[in-house]
Amino acid sequence: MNKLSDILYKVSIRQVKGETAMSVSALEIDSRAVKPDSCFVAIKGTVADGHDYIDNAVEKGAKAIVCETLPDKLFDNITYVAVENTAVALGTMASNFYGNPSARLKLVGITGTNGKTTVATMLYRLFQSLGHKSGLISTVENRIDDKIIPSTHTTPDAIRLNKLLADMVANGCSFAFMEVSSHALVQHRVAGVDFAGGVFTNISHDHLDYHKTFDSYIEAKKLLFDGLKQDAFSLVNIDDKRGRVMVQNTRSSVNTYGLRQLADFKAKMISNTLQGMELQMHDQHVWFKLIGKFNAYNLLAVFGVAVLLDEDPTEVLSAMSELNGAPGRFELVISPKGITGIVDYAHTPDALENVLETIADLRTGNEQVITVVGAGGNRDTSKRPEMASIAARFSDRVILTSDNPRFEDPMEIIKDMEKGLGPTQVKKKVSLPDRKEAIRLAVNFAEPGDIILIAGKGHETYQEIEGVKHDFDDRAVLKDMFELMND
Ligand SMILES: CC(=O)N[C@H]1[C@@H](OP(=O)(O)OP(=O)(O)OC[C@H]2O[C@@H](n3ccc(=O)[nH]c3=O)[C@H](O)[C@@H]2O)O[C@H](CO)[C@@H](O)[C@@H]1O[C@H](C)C(=O)N[C@@H](C)C(=O)N[C@H](CCC(=O)O)C(=O)O
Ligand SMILES: Nc1ncnc2c1ncn2[C@@H]1O[C@H](COP(=O)(O)OP(=O)(O)OP(=O)(O)O)[C@@H](O)[C@H]1O
Ligand SMILES: N[C@H](CCC[C@H](N)C(=O)O)C(=O)O
Ligand SMILES: [Mg+2]
Repeated sequence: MNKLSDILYKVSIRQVKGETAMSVSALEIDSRAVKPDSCFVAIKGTVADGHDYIDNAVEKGAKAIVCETLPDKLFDNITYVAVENTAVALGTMASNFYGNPSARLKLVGITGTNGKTTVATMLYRLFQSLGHKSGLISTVENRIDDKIIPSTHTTPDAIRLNKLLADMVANGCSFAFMEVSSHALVQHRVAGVDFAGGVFTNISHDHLDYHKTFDSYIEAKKLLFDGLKQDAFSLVNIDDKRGRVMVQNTRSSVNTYGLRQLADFKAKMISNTLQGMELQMHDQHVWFKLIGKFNAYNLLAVFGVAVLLDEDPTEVLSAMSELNGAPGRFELVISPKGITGIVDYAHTPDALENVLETIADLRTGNEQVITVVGAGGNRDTSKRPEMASIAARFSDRVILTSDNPRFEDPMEIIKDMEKGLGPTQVKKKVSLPDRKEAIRLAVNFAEPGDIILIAGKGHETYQEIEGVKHDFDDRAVLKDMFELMND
């Protein structure tokens, strides 16, 4: 139980009706999940308005309501608190409710279109390996020390976020690394969070269905840096055109990283192969297990953060050379016969092009590149022909298949993809909606030395068809097919 007046500490309040000295059992933003004696915070969302559910929350036992406008009908035994912006207030309230956990460990937030999961995951693993108990909040999974907590969002809402951080503190974590999505920034999911540092990886066109314009997407990412305190650090990729913009209005101490421009943390690519890469970093030559130039940026970001958190640079580099990338991001599955399988989460045209360009850089030219790719159902349809066209441009053979069809007909999605193929490209394409069969076919096509890219689902361990999530893991299926082929 927590006293409502304590939870409201530092919240700018416009009006109160009722008693704030009472205790509440929990905070909740979804009326359907309200438990007796809790405090319901009404949030204006993208689909619904929480204010329409205040009475439902009261019926389910809420004792306190935080809202932007008081309802017409007020119940006597309920406390109503009006604030300017409930989403912002929720951040402060959740932080108070859980004992300001973000201030009790060193929390680093990572934003950017690509690389958030990779950088956050590597930082978590690095700090664990350096002997610091750490936490992770990411698209793939959340972690409290070694314990895995399934993730539903890249960045959870303020209540779930502060609860996770509080559990980290309770378990003795002194560091935490989290992805901060642009959705989360706009929706104030990280309002009131005390970051020790913020990282900007890069920005490219994505999520415009939500942010509408590229400028407002940039503004969303910038919010992370605008909100940093004076004693925090920011670390931005200076090779990205928007790197400087991100830190234009920040009070934090600004640091940069890059391969091309003059930067505080810089690296030089010595060799770049399908087995890993060698970089010159901090005047040392270091071998890393990660693949692709974009990962040189991710590695630099990880190194920069560790140094800014006062770790010893040489010790950091030695630990980093042992690290693998994040699950399902350019994850290799090598067949006994020497076929290279790559499973990657690329599910946008941009990401797919990125991954295929990386493969094109690393291949010798004598092998075939076979790409298996689909597009998610009930999502942006304009990416479908583009993804097929990119796959065909960079591959010798393309197998169009299903991703998560959700509530759409898989064959219709594939037909949308096929529209992106020119007459010569069509010749290297096979359409096969059953993803398992598509992977089997790719393996049958492949000769030793060839490269198979399975794109779109990365770390996902399910395939969602008509609302049902069936077990499915690209990495496991590929391994099985490789083994079958070896018999
Ligand atoms: C578009 C979007 O971001 N939606 C998020 C948003 O929901 P919303 O604004 O649509 O909520 P709403 O349905 O309009 O409802 C408004 C309020 O009324 C409440 N309500 C609603 C109905 C009811 O009966 N009772 C009730 O109290 C809701 O609980 C909510 O508080 O706020 C919710 C609570 O924080 C999120 O769970 C939800 O994420 C949805 C599920 C989602 O799919 N989000 C994705 C797009 C997302 O957030 N992605 C990013 C980035 C991913 C990436 O980088 O690829 C992420 O951080 O995961
Ligand atoms: N620094 C980078 N620059 C460009 N592409 C990258 C970078 N890091 C990873 N990628 C590629 O982009 C995709 C997404 O990588 P990752 O999951 O690390 O990013 P993310 O920002 O967490 O993405 P999401 O918003 O989908 O969770 C992967 O397919 C990976 O191959
Ligand atoms: N955050 C993204 C992930 C897409 C992953 C892809 N496998 C798909 O299902 O489309 C979304 O939900 O749109
Ligand atoms: Mg992510």
